[in-house]
Amino acid sequence: MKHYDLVIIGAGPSGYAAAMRAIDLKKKTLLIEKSTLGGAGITNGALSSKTLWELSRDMLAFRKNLDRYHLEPPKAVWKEIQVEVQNAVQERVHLLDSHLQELQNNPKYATYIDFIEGEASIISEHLVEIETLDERLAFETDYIIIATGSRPRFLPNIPIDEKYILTSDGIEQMEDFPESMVIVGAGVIGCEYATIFSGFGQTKVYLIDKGDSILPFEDADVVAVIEKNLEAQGVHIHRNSSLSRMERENGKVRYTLNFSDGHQETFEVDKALVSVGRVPNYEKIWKEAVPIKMGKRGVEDHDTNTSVKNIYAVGDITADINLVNVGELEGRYAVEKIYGSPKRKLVYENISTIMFLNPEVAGVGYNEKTAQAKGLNYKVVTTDYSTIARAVAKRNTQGFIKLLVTDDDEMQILGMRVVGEQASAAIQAVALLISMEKGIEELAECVHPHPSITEGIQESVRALLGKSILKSGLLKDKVNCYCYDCNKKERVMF
Ligand SMILES: Cc1cc2nc3c(=O)[nH]c(=O)nc-3n(C[C@H](O)[C@H](O)[C@H](O)COP(=O)(O)OP(=O)(O)OC[C@H]3O[C@@H](n4cnc5c(N)ncnc54)[C@H](O)[C@@H]3O)c2cc1C
Ligand SMILES: NC(=O)c1ccc[n+]([C@@H]2O[C@H](COP(=O)([O-])OP(=O)(O)OC[C@H]3O[C@@H](n4cnc5c(N)ncnc54)[C@H](O)[C@@H]3O)[C@@H](O)[C@H]2O)c1
Repeated sequence: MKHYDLVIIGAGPSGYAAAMRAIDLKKKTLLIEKSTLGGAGITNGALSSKTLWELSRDMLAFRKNLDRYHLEPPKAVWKEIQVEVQNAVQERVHLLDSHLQELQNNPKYATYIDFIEGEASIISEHLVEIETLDERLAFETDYIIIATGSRPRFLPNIPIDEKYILTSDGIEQMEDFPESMVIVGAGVIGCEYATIFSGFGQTKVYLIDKGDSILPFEDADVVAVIEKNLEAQGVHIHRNSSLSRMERENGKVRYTLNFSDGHQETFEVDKALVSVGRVPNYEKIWKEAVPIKMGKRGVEDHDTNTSVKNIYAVGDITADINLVNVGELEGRYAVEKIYGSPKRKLVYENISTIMFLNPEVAGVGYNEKTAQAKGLNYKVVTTDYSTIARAVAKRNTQGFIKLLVTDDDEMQILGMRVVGEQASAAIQAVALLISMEKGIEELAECVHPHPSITEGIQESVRALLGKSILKSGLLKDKVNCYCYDCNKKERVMF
């Protein structure tokens, strides 16, 4: 029986990254994928939804520009949008596919990588079986990395058929823009699709929110901007509502909501999207004899180690953050851990994220909610986009920068949120400083290009240090600094 150093199950972002790191270390590696290379990082996930978001954003901007010149906007055609999304997906899958083939044909790498299309399962600690289209294969291995990802969570009694009642796995296969759509779950996926469909301007979107605000993990000031824009685009948010029934009836979707004030109402729409979180793909991956422990939200791992010594788990299958960059980080880390000791610890504090909303929201580290939950005292500066020359030039000053630092002389950076145009471009310098456990002096003194959004970050830092150009608290809601005392639960402006 053929023997490998390492078998990796799943070629999404985490599995693929792990395989590439194993090649660097000259380990004989087998990568197995049962469906499409790139997993949810490409198909029905990150890349496809971001392509939709970009197209929707272009359409929104186009409509606004035409409006400026009193011209009638054209209608977006779903089939054309769909083709563009498929092109993006195929380009990316093709890139990975060609890359794998090149590796397998190149004498420098060929010894170290094999790729098999098929469904893998772990029979015992050192034995993996694969069912391909026409045969069943078995391989021995020293180590295994499970990178089988996640899938949409279903709700009991909601009959998802991926035609009328959809998840993110079915939404891109729709035949046309629906005239109306309800989205169940106002988290990241729900809010991104609400932004996308309201941006195209052909779908009346309803968003079901269990609580009194969407994106329940974000600070209220961030949420306020996003909610305002969604509503301005015609999105109706059903606040404090719980879904009691949803069913398909005469080609429509009928749903009934119970509101927290006691009343109940029934609505009818063309389509529904259920986006209430994801569940790990763990069923059938290992046999009962393999004692891998599962937690409520995924494989219980300790820095990528599972409860079985030679088996590791990375990416969405584990119970932490579900993101492409986190999956890749864990995949690479697991390989380095198996074959030595990684140079850096696996830390999640400096993970940067972007939520593709209107406007985009970039984040890294703590926000006020998470800092308060941790019992931290902190200082905050908020700087409005209207103080940033680049935003003024763009004629879009909606948004702000919010930076949190420790409430001591060092002012170590705890986290940042940027809501507004080019937010994503502004976040990385701060992510680096967090990972280096640095204070804010470095940012204050580094010269930023002009006009740029990052100048706003520099001014924010300078405000905390008491040396900004626009002084804190003088212009209402422009630049404000405050301390938060977790014991007293109070803010003090400075
Ligand atoms: C709509 C949507 C939008 C998203 N947007 C973003 C975003 O903007 N930014 C971001 O960072 N993240 C985003 N994410 C999250 C991101 O896609 C995931 O966190 C990431 O893809 C997880 O990578 P993974 O490799 O762990 O799992 P996956 O990408 O799920 O890949 C797992 C792979 O394993 C394969 N597999 C499963 N079982 C087996 C088996 N038995 N044998 C062989 N192969 C198997 C699957 O076919 C799949 O290809 C988004 C997700 C969704 C659904
Ligand atoms: N831009 C990005 O980085 C990006 C984009 C999309 C997805 N993702 C990843 O994918 C993951 C999954 O996204 P998601 O939006 O499905 O999950 P989520 O955890 O972000 O949001 C789920 C939402 O559904 C709500 N909910 C749960 N049960 C409900 C019910 N019965 N009725 C109504 N609402 C209910 C929750 O309160 C929550 O707001 C995210 O955690 C994220 O890591 C990231």
